[in-house]
Amino acid sequence: MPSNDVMPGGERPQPDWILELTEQLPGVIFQLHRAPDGRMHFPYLAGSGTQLTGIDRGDLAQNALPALERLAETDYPRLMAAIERSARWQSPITTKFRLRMADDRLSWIALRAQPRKVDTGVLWYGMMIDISEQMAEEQRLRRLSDTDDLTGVANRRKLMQRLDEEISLSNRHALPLSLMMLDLDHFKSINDTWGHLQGDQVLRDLARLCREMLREEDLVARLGGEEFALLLPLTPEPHCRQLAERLRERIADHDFGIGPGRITVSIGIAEHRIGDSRETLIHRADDSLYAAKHGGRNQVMVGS
Ligand SMILES: Nc1nc2c(ncn2[C@@H]2O[C@H](COP(=O)(O)OP(=O)(O)OP(=O)(O)O)[C@@H](O)[C@H]2O)c(=O)[nH]1
Repeated sequence: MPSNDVMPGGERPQPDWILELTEQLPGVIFQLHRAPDGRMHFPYLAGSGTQLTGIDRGDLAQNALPALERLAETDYPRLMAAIERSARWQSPITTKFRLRMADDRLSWIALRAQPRKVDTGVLWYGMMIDISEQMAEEQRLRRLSDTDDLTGVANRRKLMQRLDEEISLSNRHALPLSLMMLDLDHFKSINDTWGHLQGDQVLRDLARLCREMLREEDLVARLGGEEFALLLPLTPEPHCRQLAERLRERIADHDFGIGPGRITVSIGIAEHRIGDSRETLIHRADDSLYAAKHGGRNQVMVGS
């Protein structure tokens, strides 16, 4: 085995030199073959990444199934569809998926492959690389950009994004969707009396109380200042109103560190009407909130 890191200029690489090179690559290079009956196998696999799955290369040279069975459940149909598209249109595959490794952890793998029609079916030439660290970092940044610094709940940006998604679902499938706007009453006097730091703590506690009372699929967002929005998918207005009443009472009874009964909220509710825009829904919930404030605060109002 040659010990040189690079081939001396002009010299033709020897097969065992290439073998060592490919085995040292921090990933996997491969050929994937698919027969007309759909059966797949890896005629060629190399790179240090091949050891991470713990699957014998000899087995994969016969049948790709042991590797495909390691795919995360939701990624399997997606990868199969990408392979199908690539075979049909002779276009490259560029995708990523999660694969269970020998130590049972799921790794994110990026895959690039170029198909070629051969007499026996389709043959892809490709490479795979572990991108778990990049994915974790991406997720961390996304979470940061979606989160309100002070309270840890979603921020306005995230709310707008979820509103678009939920409104689109509601329009398409006629599903109920409700929006609550919640605003602390006389918060200025809380800050003035107890100080801004205590005011911040009230906002954090309030966000926690809201989260505790909602389901996993609901969204709590801070819109800024002392105003919050609660988005409730699959919830018709009467249910939303009951929930809002319970939330209002819980907040009024809670001791935010300044004695119970000191903090109250006003809540405005609107249920999405099929065809309404995001702005219309927000506007209607805001109008209800305005009515709750002007009706004397510490109350829930529902939009017409
Ligand atoms: N502690 C704290 N206070 C904030 C924050 N953001 C906004 N506020 C304060 O919230 C108060 C909002 O005052 P207003 O808009 O007059 O409303 P309010 O006093 O709650 O009165 P109503 O809403 O009409 O019941 C202001 O004193 C702001 O300084 C924050 O992040 N932390």
